[in-house]
Amino acid sequence: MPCSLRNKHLIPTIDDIDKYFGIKGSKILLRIDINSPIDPETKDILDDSRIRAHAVTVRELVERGAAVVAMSHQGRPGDSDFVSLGKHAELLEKHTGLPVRFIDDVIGPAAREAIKSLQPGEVLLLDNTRLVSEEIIEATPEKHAESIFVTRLAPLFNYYVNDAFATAHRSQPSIVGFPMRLPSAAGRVMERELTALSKLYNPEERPRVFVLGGGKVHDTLRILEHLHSNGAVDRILATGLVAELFMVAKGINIGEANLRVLEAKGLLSLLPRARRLLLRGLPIETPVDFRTLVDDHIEVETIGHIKGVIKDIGPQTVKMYTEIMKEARLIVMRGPAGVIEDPRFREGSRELVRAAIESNAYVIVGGGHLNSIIAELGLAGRPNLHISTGGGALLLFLAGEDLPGLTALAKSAEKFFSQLTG
Ligand SMILES: Nc1ncnc2c1ncn2[C@@H]1O[C@H](COP(=O)(O)OP(=O)(O)O)[C@@H](O)[C@H]1O
Ligand SMILES: O=C(OP(=O)(O)O)[C@H](O)COP(=O)(O)O
Repeated sequence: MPCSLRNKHLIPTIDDIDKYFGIKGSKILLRIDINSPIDPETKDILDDSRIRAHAVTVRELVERGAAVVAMSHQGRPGDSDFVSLGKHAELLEKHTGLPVRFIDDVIGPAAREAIKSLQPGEVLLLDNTRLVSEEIIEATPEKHAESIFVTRLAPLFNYYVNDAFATAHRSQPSIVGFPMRLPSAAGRVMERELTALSKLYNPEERPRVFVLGGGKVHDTLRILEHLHSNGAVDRILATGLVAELFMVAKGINIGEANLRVLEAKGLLSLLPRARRLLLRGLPIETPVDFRTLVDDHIEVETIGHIKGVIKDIGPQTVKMYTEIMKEARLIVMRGPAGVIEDPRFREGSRELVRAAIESNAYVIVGGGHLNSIIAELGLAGRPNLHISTGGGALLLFLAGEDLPGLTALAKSAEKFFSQLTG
């Protein structure tokens, strides 16, 4: 069954490729997103959850008789996490239980020879796609279909499968170029994401409550602008640094120490945008109390009396947010409520995650930090919970934005899957 993209476009799945063209004996180019946190000193992979997730798709394609060539980016050129994928290959081998050959090349003669000689049942991982300079350029699918990256590799394959939901918001050759040249489909991780997220477009799934915290305040503000102007959210429960910014924008005194934190992070310049959103009626709740650090002592301080440095939300806020979540049909969470790297400040995030999962709502959680809380609480298998591999892509999708990677798959379907699209 193809997955439906906002009831408008159909995106073929692996089953469709198998049914209409046949996978056995084919060669498949598989775009995954195994971009992982990397230790800046040792260059070790700190979290392999994305590798584990994509291993399922790799194994299934191999079991269906394909030769699988996987590719992914890792970091951005110039950053400390921009590394080669040798260690990723070892982990992919561990999680698939299959031998995975790695080649430190992407589109050169060595990579092309390795691809040509790959046999059905075998797996090859190419090196970091962002070693190819074209891969950091944002352009249309038609333009990227003419890139050297795509024109060199596409003729070596029968199909392209995109499993990289977490990169679907980038219009780069490895995401949007190949679908213009090859019959293409969504992989299992992508399919799972789209199926879960399509629930959001069910008009009955309201009220929708977004619990947004963490430290990526620039990103979150942009997402809030989309969410609000598209009418995609009924209530926002702010935590983390996002909450602190909106409290200042509302004129609430958060104390000198916390203003300094916002200033040091360059967040005070976002105040006019936050105020504009408030003026336009953004339905956002902010905390009423916090766990703070005052001279190395943990205190619970209520607003109007904050002297310490804010580290987590307080118990009254947890209570208030829990009551609101009880009314929700859909809850989306991203970013922790506090500085959860310190175990003394995990309580707020733990309580909110627990309350969301125990509510009557369907819960979608994105971003690494809250996922670590879910793992710690042993809640990962709950039937009303979807743990997304995406961060920015997830929130932009939920904000109603078209993601280039998905649009390219839908366009490809029109070109190559007339059986599905009519
Ligand atoms: N009140 C706060 N003050 C400072 N940092 C905070 C606060 N609340 C959360 N954070 C920080 O936010 C970071 C995680 O945010 P983010 O990267 O946006 O989440 P995710 O990785 O889940 O997408 C953590 O490092 C955490 O310490
Ligand atoms: O980790 C990713 O994004 P995320 O941090 O928003 O989840 C994706 O791999 C995209 O990476 P990019 O933001 O360098 O294009």
